[in-house]
Amino acid sequence: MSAPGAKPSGPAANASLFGASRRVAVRVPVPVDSLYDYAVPPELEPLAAGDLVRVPLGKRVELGVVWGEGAADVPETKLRPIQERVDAPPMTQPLRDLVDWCAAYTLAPAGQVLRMALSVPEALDPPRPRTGYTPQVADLAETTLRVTEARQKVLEAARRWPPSEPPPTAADLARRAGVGAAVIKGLAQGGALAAVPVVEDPVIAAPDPHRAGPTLSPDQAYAADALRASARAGFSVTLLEGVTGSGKTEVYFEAIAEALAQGRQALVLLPEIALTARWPDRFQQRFGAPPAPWHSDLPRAQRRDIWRAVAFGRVPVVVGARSALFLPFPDLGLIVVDEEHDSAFKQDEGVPYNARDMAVVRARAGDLAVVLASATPSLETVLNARAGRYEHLPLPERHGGATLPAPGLVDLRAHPPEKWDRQGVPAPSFLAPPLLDAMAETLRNREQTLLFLNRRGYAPLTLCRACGHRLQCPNCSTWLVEHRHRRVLQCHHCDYRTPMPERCPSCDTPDSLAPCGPGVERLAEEVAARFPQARLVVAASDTLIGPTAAAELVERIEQGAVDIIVGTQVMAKGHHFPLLTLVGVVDADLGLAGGDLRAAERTFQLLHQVAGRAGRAQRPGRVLMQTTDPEHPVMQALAANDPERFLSVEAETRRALMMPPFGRLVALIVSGLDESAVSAAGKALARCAPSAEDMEVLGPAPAPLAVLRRQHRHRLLLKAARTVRVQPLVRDWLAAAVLPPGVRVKVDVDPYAFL
Ligand SMILES: Nc1ncnc2c1ncn2[C@@H]1O[C@H](COP(=O)(O)OP(=O)(O)OP(=O)(O)O)[C@@H](O)[C@H]1O
Ligand SMILES: [Zn+2]
Repeated sequence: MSAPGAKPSGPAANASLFGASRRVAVRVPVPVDSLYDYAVPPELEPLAAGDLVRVPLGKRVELGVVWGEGAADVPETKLRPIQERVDAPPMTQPLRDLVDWCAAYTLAPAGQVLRMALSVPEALDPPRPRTGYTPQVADLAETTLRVTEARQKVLEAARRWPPSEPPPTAADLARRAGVGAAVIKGLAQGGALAAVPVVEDPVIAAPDPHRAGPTLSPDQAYAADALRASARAGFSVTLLEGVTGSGKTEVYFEAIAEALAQGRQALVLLPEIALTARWPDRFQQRFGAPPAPWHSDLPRAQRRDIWRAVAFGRVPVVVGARSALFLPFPDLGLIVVDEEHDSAFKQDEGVPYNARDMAVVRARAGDLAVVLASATPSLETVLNARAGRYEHLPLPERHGGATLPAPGLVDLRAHPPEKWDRQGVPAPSFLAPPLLDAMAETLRNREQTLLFLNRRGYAPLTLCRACGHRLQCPNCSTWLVEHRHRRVLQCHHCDYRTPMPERCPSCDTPDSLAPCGPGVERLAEEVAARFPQARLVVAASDTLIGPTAAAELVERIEQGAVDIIVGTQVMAKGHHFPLLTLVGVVDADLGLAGGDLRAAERTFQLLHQVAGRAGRAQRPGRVLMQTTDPEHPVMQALAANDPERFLSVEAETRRALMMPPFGRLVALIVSGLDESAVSAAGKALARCAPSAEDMEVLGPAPAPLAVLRRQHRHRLLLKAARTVRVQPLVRDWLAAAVLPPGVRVKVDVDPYAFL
């Protein structure tokens, strides 16, 4: 692969300075694996590895990163020159190592991974100057301007502006003087103020690592000391395993304080939805300043400011979603991955990487400590801890003597829900009598109930009572989900939306369409009918819109302004509501259906987390889980409150099947608009599949989600022993296959999604 005028080069040398060399290898953020050689013009010498440069690539100019010395196999005269060196701190060696490592592991082109590390290229441009105003006269009488009170106030404000601060903007002055912005313009035109360009980066408040934290319990103090020691010591991975409410956050805050005290930066990765919770507030309470946030919903301008501030070393602590791992910290000293088991750390689009695993890679490259925190750690992490590869710090008790409730199972076969009356029309119910009784009691005690149902919308399926027709997405092989409060049917995969039809689209019968099964909206309807006096809220990702909606709701719940919360997984994690004493899981079996590799593990983790929201303060909590299969090992482990037992059973099952973490999986997803081409491509891949004793290839078969956004999809799965290095095998496999045009193959190493 060769860009016009640039030559792919061999592996980069380790030398960090190559003043003597007139050529360097540059990585560019485009989806190729190769490095390209460029000539270094004399005025740019010497360049060092990590330097950010602009280079010609085809007809464009691209940002690039000097990766090493060039390969000496092209005459210097044929190389195109580097255009410019960008005036910004170089990309550090650990981040460059992460890019290479991530690309090699996921089989994504290294340039595509680099793009994640240069995600806001405009952040490298100097900040746009804004206009500030400085006073030119001591008194308005020195000008020809008419003297008004507003003008005098503004001039006064400008004269009193502290010289240590950058000159005020028109908005600053207007605010200070309590006048409209037009007054400032007038003063500038009349010569009383001078407009000056101000180039200045936004100021970021620094957290104070020396503020006192809470008094820790002996268990917490022991774990905190151990983490402080790790934060001083170089590469290590520690599993901080504490029951829900044990104070994991307070404990790892101590490790952050240690990293900050050493003048280094700290990064905390949270699953995206947990960012909406109170984490930043708690951090601010502990350290006196907020952390810098990083996630995909931030406005572009804020991302630009934060990226730039991180690169220039002005941000001590970032709390972010998985992509924060690729931020350009100059001297990262600690990474915390909170809720490390969460599958939100696995990215499925673009580069399919797992941020939890790549955090360990980043830490090794930078010789720093990683803390993996969870109440329900993943099987992978637990086995690493048991094998001694990771340190293990347990926190076995809830803080402040709060007890961990043991969930009760409500057998739906023995206690079927009774129909409720919807204005004279009997409607199906989703709440069994034992749960309803518990809710009534909780309400009488003026305590709160969380009803957990991990399904957005009103009903997951709509069907015609006359002909049985089911309303399906035109682009995907999925049912449309009714969202009654927005009056639409929606596809949760491609976001297709259509109004609810009045007649069945198939048989044209009017008023024949009926909802099937509950979503949170339908459940809330039943709750409102049964407990009309209760203050009820529905909390799902699509009912909490906007950056402050979730925080506002959390505050209302904390203040006791809500009695019953009907929520999806946005309510499952991280929250601490003192009055919440009852958690009802409406359909505990939901996540087990479909049964992929991690269905049992995910269900256990999620329901254990949800259960952990109950009884976190003085008042004891109660958890009821409705199930049709109380004997299921997951239900039994939940009822026994015994993650260890669950993981042991789960580990044995996986070991017997040679499934991860005892074996390796690589998924190949073949997709395209033409079904026969996709099917042919799947077969072509199967024909040249690698074969050996310690591996097998399953498929091709149509994917469970056989059509997604009009693309037909077939899947193959390579399953290999742990000892097999799968990446070179897959690379050769793909190179050998001849595929019809219009078909795409996506490689997913260590897949989490099997749809
Ligand atoms: N030593 C302490 N002193 C005072 N308050 C504490 C202490 N430890 C924990 N807490 C409080 O107890 C509550 C639970 O702690 P925290 O949220 O850190 O637990 P967690 O283990 O992270 O919980 P989860 O896994 O359920 O999210 C919080 O309100 C926290 O401020
Ligand atoms: Zn769709």
